[in-house]
Amino acid sequence: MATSTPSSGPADETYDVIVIGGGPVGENVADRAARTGLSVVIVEAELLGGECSYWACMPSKALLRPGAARAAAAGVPGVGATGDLDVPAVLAWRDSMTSDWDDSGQVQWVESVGVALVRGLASVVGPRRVEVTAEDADADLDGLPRRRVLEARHAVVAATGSVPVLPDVPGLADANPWTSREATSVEDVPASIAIIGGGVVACEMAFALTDLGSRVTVLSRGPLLGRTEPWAGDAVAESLRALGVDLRLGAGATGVTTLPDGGNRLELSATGAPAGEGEVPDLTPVEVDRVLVATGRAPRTQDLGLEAIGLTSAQTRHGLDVDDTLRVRGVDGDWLYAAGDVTGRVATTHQGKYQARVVGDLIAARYGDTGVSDAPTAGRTPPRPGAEPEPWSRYAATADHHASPQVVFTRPEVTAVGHTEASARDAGLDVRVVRYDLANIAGSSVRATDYAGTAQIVVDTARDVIVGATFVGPDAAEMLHAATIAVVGGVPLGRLWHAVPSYPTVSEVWLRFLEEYGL
Ligand SMILES: Cc1cc2nc3c(=O)[nH]c(=O)nc-3n(C[C@H](O)[C@H](O)[C@H](O)COP(=O)(O)OP(=O)(O)OC[C@H]3O[C@@H](n4cnc5c(N)ncnc54)[C@H](O)[C@@H]3O)c2cc1C
Ligand SMILES: NC(=O)c1ccc[n+]([C@@H]2O[C@H](COP(=O)([O-])OP(=O)(O)OC[C@H]3O[C@@H](n4cnc5c(N)ncnc54)[C@H](O)[C@@H]3O)[C@@H](O)[C@H]2O)c1
Repeated sequence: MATSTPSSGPADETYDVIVIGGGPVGENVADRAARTGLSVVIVEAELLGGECSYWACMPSKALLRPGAARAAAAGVPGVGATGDLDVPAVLAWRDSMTSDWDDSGQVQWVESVGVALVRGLASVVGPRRVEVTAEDADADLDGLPRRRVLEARHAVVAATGSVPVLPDVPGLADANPWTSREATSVEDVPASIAIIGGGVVACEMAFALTDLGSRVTVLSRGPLLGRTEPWAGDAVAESLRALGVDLRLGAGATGVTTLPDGGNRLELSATGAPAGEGEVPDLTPVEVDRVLVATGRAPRTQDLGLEAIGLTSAQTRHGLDVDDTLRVRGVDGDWLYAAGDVTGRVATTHQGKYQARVVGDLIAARYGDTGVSDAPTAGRTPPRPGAEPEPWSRYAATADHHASPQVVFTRPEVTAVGHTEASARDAGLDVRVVRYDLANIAGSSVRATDYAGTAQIVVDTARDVIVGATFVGPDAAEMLHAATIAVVGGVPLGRLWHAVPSYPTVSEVWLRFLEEYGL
C-alpha cells in the first residue's frame, strides 16, 4: 500500500491506462484501449453505465415511446388507439430499461472484455497518477483501503460526463427542484409541474410527463430548441400546445415560493425574447406541485482535481479543452485525454462514443501490441504525439465539427446533422436551402392520415454538397442517418441523383430535394 503523498511514491496499483468515469464513453474508451493487450481500469463513482443508462437516454426514451406509439396508431384508420396510457406499465418498462438501476450486467460486460473496475471517486493527483476515494461504506472495495493511488504507465482518460446547471433564481434551491434525474426516474407522477428551460430535456420531458398525466407548464426564455432551425422549434411548440401544455415562451422565473401545501409558486418576468409571432409572453404566476430544472448541463470537471497538474478552473469550467486526438491541451507531456460530455464539445452519447473510439484506438495503437490479429488498429499508424492527425483519420474526432447528428424524441421528432442555415452562413458558406413539406410525399400519406413534417437540406453551392440537414416529423429519427452519410461523405448532389429512394417511403423526400434544387 502507498505510504507517501498521493502525488509521489509507490502506487497501490499500476495499469497501462486509467479511465475515469464508466459512462457509455468511458466504457468504450476502455474496451477499445484493451483490444491490443493493454491493462485498463475504469474508475466509477456511481453506477457503471453512467447517466445515459440510468437517468438520461434510456429511461427518457422508454417514457417517450408509449406516447409516440399511441400517436402513430391514432393516425391509422382502424387501429383505434386512444385513451390514457397504462402508467404503471410504462413505468415498469422504464424500470426494465434501467435494469432497476442495477449495474451488475454492465459489470459482467466489463469483466468479459478484460477491463478492471475500481469503484470510487477519482481525482488526478499528479502526472499519470489518480487517487480513488470510496465515500460509500458499502462500496465493494474487496478489502482494499478506502483511499488508493493508481498509476498509469501510458494514459489517463477523463470521461466524467456532465452535471445539471441550476439557474440562480431566488427560492429555487429551497423548492427542492427536480433535475432530469428525478424526472426520468419518476415514480409518483406529480399532478402538475413547471419545467424551466426550452432545450432538449425540457421538450422531451414535457411530452413524457404530459403523457403520464401531469399538467405541464414550460417556461422558456427563448424559442424552443434554440440550436435547431426556428421552424423545428415552432413545430414542437405547436404540438405541445395542442396537447394542452401551458407553454410560456419569452418568460423566465424570477422567484419561487414554497406554499404551505408543499407546492410551489413561480413569479415570472419577460425575458425579452420573442414569445412567437404577434405574441406577448403570459407572465401570470404559476402554481404547481413540482419544478423541473432543465437549463443545461456543465462538464463534470470539479472533482477531477486538475489544479494538481496546473490546470486552472478557468481552463476547465467549460470542459476539458481537447485537440482532435482528444488530448487535453495545456498539460505537460502526452498522457491526459478526455472524451464525452466532459469535453464540452458535443453532449450526446453517440458522439461521445465516437470520441471514445478515436482515443481508445489511438492509445491501443500507440502503446499496445498491434500484432494482435483482431485489433481494430492493426496496420494503422497513429499520428505522433503532438502532431495533428489528417482530417477524417481514424484517430481524429473530425465529425464533431462538421457532422454531429442529434435526434430529439419529441412529437414531432426533431433531427438534424451538420449546419443549420444560420450557422452555415455564419461560417461564411454560400448556401442554398431546400425545404420540403413531407405531407406531399406518397410515403407519408400511407403512414398516417395526419402525417405532418418538414425536411430541409442546406447545400454549399460552391461544392454542390450538403452541409446540413433537418428532418422534423414522425419517425424522422430513422431518416437522419442517410443525411449524416451524405454530409460526412461530401457526396455531390449529382451522385446523390443515383441514390434512388424506395416507393412509397418518406425517404422519397431525397428525390424531391434534388428536383427542387434543379437536377
Ligand atoms: C435526460 C437526458 C436525456 C438524454 N437523452 C439522450 C439521447 O437520447 N441520446 C443521446 O445521444 N444523448 C442523450 N443525452 C445525453 C447523454 O446522456 C450524454 O451525452 C452521455 O451520457 C454522456 O456520456 P459520458 O460517458 O460522457 O458521461 P456520463 O454518462 O455522465 O457518465 C460519466 C460517468 O462518470 C462518473 N464519474 C464522474 N466523475 C467521476 C470521478 N471523479 N470519479 C469516478 N467516476 C466519475 C459518473 O458517475 C458517470 O457514471 C441525454 C441527457 C439527458 C440529461
Ligand atoms: N435526445 C437527445 O439527444 C438528448 C436528450 C436530452 C438531453 N440531451 C443532451 O443533454 C444536454 C443538456 O440538455 P438541456 O436541455 O438541459 O440543455 P440545452 O442546452 O439543450 O437547453 C437548455 C435550455 O435552458 C435554457 N436556459 C439556460 N439557462 C437558463 C436560465 N438561467 N434560465 C432559464 N432558462 C435557461 C436555454 O435557453 C435552453 O432553452 C444537451 O446538450 C443535450 O444534447 C440530449
